[in-house]
Amino acid sequence: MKKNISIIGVPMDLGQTRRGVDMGPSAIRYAGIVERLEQINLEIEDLGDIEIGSRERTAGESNLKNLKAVAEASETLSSRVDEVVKQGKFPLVLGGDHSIAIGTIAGLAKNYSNMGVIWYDAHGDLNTGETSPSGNIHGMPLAVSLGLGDPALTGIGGTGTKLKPENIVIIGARSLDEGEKVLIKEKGIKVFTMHEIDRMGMTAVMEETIAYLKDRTDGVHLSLDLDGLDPHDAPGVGTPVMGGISYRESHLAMEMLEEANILTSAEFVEVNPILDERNKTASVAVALMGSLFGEKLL
Ligand SMILES: NC(=[NH2+])NCCC[C@H](N)C(=O)O
Ligand SMILES: [Mn+2]
Ligand SMILES: [Mn+2]
Repeated sequence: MKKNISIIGVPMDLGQTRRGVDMGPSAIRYAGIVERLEQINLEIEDLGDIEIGSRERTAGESNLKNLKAVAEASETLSSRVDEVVKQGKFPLVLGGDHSIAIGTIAGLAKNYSNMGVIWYDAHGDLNTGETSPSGNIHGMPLAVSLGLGDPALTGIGGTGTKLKPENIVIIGARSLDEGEKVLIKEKGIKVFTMHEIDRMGMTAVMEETIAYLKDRTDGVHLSLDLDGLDPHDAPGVGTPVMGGISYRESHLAMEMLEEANILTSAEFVEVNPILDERNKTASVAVALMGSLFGEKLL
């Protein structure tokens, strides 16, 4: 893992309809992310937040909410991430709702032709305009990265698919829409649902994930949606689903990723301080990032 980290804040809330997730980057900074990572002997710079357009008051031509503003911000983020990677630094993107992964992955794809992605999430985020029950773009980023969905989104960072389905591992899934299930089967996407996590334990899940991605990819991105965790541990999220991954299992997962030294970028998304309890979810995010970057108790 590269030890030069650049933080990019993305105060985006347009990929869904609940307010407050645009304050996620502030909440994570307030919970002490920079200070925490400075303790672990890392070079860390905070590039601040990228600019996000305003909520679209009239519905556009498609059923995708705030499509234009999301597309514009994604393009900006894609360039910013690309610059950071080209400087030899590790991009750490703070959301914001999960629609920001469209821009993050598009920027990474300019540098990795065979990128792996670990999608740590209660959801698949594999909807398109046709299958989405909500029209919320935060339920679509993984499909977009596979080249599926509205061209205004799939064309971000240039045309062409950004990700191969066989290079994706979803961990923590427990809420999938019908169209997402079809896509997972059709594309052969590797998924560890909560069933497998319960059955195998997080240790085996991470061992398999790491072994699977290690040889086949030229870089691995972690896209961690805080709703992958159980709402008891991470209450400040817009689309909580019961029966999630625990705080402890998540720590273990982060430590195993750090040991394996396979990550080349990461993003932490869906922290919504308005829905949170005393900034608990932002603090959980910071603690997990500590483990991910090598924090040790002794
Ligand atoms: N990033 C998220 N929290 N996504 C939740 C998506 C929920 C649902 N599958 C939808 O498409 O609307
Ligand atoms: Mn989710
Ligand atoms: Mn998500």
